[in-house]
Amino acid sequence: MTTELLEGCTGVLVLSDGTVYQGLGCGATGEALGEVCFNTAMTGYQEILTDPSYMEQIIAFTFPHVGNVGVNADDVEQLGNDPKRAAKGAIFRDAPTPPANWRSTLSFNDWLVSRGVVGLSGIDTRSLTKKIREHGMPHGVIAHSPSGVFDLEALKAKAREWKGLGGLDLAIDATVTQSAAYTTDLWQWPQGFSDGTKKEFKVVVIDYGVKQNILRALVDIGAEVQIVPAKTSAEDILARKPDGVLLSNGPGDPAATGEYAVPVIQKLVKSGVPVFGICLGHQMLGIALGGKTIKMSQGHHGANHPVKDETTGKVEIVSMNHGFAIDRDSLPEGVVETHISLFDGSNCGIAMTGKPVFSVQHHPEASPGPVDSLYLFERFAQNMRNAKVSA
Ligand SMILES: NC(=O)CC[C@H](N)C(=O)O
Repeated sequence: MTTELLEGCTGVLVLSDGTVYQGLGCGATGEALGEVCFNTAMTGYQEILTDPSYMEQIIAFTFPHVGNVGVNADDVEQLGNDPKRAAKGAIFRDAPTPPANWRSTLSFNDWLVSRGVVGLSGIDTRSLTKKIREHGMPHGVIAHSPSGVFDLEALKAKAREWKGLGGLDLAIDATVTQSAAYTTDLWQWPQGFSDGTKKEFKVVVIDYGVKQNILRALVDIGAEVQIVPAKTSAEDILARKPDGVLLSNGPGDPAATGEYAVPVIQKLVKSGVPVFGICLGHQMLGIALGGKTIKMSQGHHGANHPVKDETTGKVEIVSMNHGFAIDRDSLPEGVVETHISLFDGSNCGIAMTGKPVFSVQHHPEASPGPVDSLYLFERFAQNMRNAKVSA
């Protein structure tokens, strides 16, 4: 062990290439190891940090002032609020600011401490972002030590030795262990959350690490929602007589998750039940239909990404969080590309011709971000209505 005292520094980010950023620790003390990505959203830090899709990742926020609206019980995206099933660490330009908002019940920094999330502030997040854009998402460790004593060599070794997200199935750790009903509708001014009242469809959600706003958006279109664990069989799902099945978002490598998810999805597609996939669910639907996924270099993480719906020609501004993508060239006949990213041309949506089966890479449920893509839940509702009529 070769520890050293770094003057005026209580937090560091150490990357696998040996780069060291010195700053000030915030949130919990200790270490966090993971893939470092940047997120360009200007609001919604609590939703971002509680999105299970960020498991094993450290998020660098490009927006410099984070913490202004504190935290509250409503803006938690994960089911169950287990800190281990969400982002591992967070990096900020400025130290988390004190809360000034009527919805706040706790300061952002105290919340990070209570969840054991290690934070780092006071580093040049622009240079880190540029580095990620040029070289891809590195493996890194944040260490927060109020004494200012760090073992940089040991931290470099940890970052270098970590195997990364490729080939890692994390949905299995993020999923619920038992089926459950979900009844909460979308948040509305001024009453906040309330239970849904319309009951037009039965929707089974296969949970790979679902965000609650997906469930709420389903309740809002009139769905009675049943959440089932990731390894639930197609027979069990179909025995519930669903009008539609939603494949959720989630963490990790879709190819690794696909091993158990793909045969289930293939049977569901064959049964004719309408299917809607979001993010990890989109990637796994792609694999189930014969396509392949690739690891992206910098990925997409933000709430301001332009995506074009090729079926209508309209552009929507969307919420994004992914580091893998469907390789469009691998899509077989009978599967069309419906959406593309206007940032880098990558695939953002697919559909089967002549079947009520489609999926998108972005997050139509927003939370955080714009609600331009909520229409996709209506598209799913319409598919379920049509299937009911022809049944
Ligand atoms: N939000 C998600 O579902 C992310 C999917 C997958 N883990 C990825 O990073 O691409």
